Amino acid sequence: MNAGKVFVYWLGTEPFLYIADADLLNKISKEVGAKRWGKPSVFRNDRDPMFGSGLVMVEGNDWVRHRHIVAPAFNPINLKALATNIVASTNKMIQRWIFQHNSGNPVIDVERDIVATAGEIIAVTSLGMDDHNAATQVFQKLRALQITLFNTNRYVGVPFGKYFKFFKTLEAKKLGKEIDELLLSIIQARMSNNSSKSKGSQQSDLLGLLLQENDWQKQLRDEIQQVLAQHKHVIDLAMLSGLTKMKWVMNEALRLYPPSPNVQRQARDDIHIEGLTVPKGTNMWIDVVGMHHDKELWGEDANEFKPERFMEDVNGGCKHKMGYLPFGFGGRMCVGRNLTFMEYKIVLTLVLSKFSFKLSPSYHHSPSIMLSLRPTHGLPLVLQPL
Ligand code: HEM
Repeated sequence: MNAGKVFVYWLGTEPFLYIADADLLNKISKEVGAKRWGKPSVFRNDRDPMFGSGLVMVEGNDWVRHRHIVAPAFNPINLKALATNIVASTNKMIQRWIFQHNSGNPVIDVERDIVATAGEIIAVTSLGMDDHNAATQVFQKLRALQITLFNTNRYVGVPFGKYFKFFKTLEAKKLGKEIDELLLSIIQARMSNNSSKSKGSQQSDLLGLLLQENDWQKQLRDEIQQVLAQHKHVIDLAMLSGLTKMKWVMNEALRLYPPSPNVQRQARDDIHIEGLTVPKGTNMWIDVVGMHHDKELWGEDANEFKPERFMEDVNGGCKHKMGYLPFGFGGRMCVGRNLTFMEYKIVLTLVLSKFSFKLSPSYHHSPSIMLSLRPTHGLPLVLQPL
């Protein structure tokens, strides 16, 4: 069934405007400034254990204040300092993989390990933790919380729905509390005063899947060797910015499998566009996956992995600038996007320098949306040390 690119649907008693039309989104975005956007109240309770009242969920003047505090943490000077920590955590992961390979098990669940390492990186960089086990514990709980929240989603908007999912809600709240307690004990141990839960890094784990489809793995390895040699084998921001093909590959992976598969907003006032009114309170479900695979925007090869789309155009040749939104849009665009690219590049540089890989026969292709888009059964790869 094709319902079109714009339609209204209901979750219980809550109206949602589905949007996969880049032009309409552009018009709406011009009407509503970042400070005037709402985040759907209907998700607020469900997502509270995960996001609390951090930057992702706040609105109005609170959002302006939070954003001013958080954004500077992601400036190039801070990122430069973080690069060293990311290289160290990734090298530790690679040592574990080599150990596992040498113990006769060459199949690694890359999804699980990369998520744990991304967690460790955030734990080390934002909380000063240097204990892999503690970081893993926090991120295992965050993953459990993600699955629990996903399971409760089906009752969103249903009056008294929270009573139907009473035990799941309790479970989510309990997990949220445990994570807070774990973080608090670490923070207290370090005498730090930063107590906000940060959104976990959502590397496109499915990138590994794409890289073994063709000769891109080899092309990237050649580029890495060349750029590393030019930079005396030091991995820093200057070296990473030379990895041009890697940037195309990352952009293309984010297009085909956007880790944030949709963006959700709510109208805090009536929105008027060309004689039409989107009434105050309307929730908006912006379908990023839909737009990223739209043949009218990308051409007939929309579903193919073609990193060269990004060779000459940062929007990958998309016919509309609002058709490519892996990090959202407008003033509320993701603050972590530069950190994400840096992490991706460091992990790929180190992994591709040490290993070649192919998909394990045990891989079962089943990407699913659990808040973020993930390979449901992990991503087992067979590694071959170079
Ligand atoms: C592949 C990785 C990531 C993707 C695809 C992603 C995607 C997104 C998207 C789609 C939004 C919503 C934007 C909107 O409403 O228009 C967002 C917001 C946000 N992201 Fe990310 N993100 C990623 C990584 C990160 C990381 C690593 C951090 C921080 C460590 C982060 C922190 C945030 C924050 C704080 C917001 C809220 C910004 C605001 O409302 O002002 N993200 N992200």
